[in-house]
Amino acid sequence: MSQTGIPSVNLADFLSEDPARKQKFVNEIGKAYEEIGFVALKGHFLSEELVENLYSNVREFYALPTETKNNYIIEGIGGQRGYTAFGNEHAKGRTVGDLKEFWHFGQYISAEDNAKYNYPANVEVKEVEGFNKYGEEAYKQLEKTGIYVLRALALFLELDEFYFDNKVINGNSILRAIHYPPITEEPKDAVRAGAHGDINLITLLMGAQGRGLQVQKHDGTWVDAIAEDDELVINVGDMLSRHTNNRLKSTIHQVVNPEKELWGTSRYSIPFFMHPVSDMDLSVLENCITEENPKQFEDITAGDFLTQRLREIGLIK
Ligand SMILES: O=C(O)CCC(=O)C(=O)O
Ligand SMILES: [Fe+2]
Repeated sequence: MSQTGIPSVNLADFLSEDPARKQKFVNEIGKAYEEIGFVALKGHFLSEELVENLYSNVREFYALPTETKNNYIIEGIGGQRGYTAFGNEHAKGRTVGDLKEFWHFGQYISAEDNAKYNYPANVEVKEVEGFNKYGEEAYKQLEKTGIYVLRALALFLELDEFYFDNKVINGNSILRAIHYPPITEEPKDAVRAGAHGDINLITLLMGAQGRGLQVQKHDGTWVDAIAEDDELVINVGDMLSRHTNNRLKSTIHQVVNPEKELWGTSRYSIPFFMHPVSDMDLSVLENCITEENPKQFEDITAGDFLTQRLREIGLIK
């Protein structure tokens, strides 16, 4: 166990040459995802230095004047790249906007490859020197970490180990740098992030060290998810839950407002939403349908599912 109610696993076990250690990782993460849908993971590919460098650049970006940040709003792409201003996104089923602003880094892909995928270009911040470079590097290291996690899950699901590889390589993943600014007036109904499930296959969160993130258990109670310095918090998103007929659980989570004495402090967090290519078929896997668990979800592609959800959270009008 990590510091909180979230099980801890170590990717070094999966990467080791010892088949028993590898299998131990597969069993541990599989069991955690069948139960709580979250793990804290050590042994990933992000160095402490990279995490610190990205966070300091992200803090510098959010300290820029609002007019400067607003120059990086890209209309017409549902906030998929660049800056999204405070209060624009709300959790599915809510109308009140979350108390956050965020930046999206997207897939880094050659122009040649992109002819096939047609992703919007990444947006370059001019005012903060290391912002683009560290964003790109973190994106790649998180993607690499996620590929191994999905290999372990493929084995757990008794699929080919590399089942997810060609679905997530060149996938539509997003690295989101979030700033929850200081709270200056009574927030009434608004929270930093309303209760939600993530849209994507898996989410890798770097820097969930401070309090704020909470995960809902089956009995409805909330537990704090606080990682140790060298841990990523990794959870199942709705796409993977659908594909596995809810055998792997996309667990509802939220970011609560701090107590009043701490209203003056910001929260920063950087989740990596690992998405497949948009033509991935998310139809329920045959081997996840049983008599006790009949097929629960309609067939849909990842691209159509994403569009539907971006509408529901207010990013596509
Ligand atoms: O700020 C956090 O720690 C988590 C944010 C989150 O859950 C999300 O953006 O989906
Ligand atoms: Fe989330």
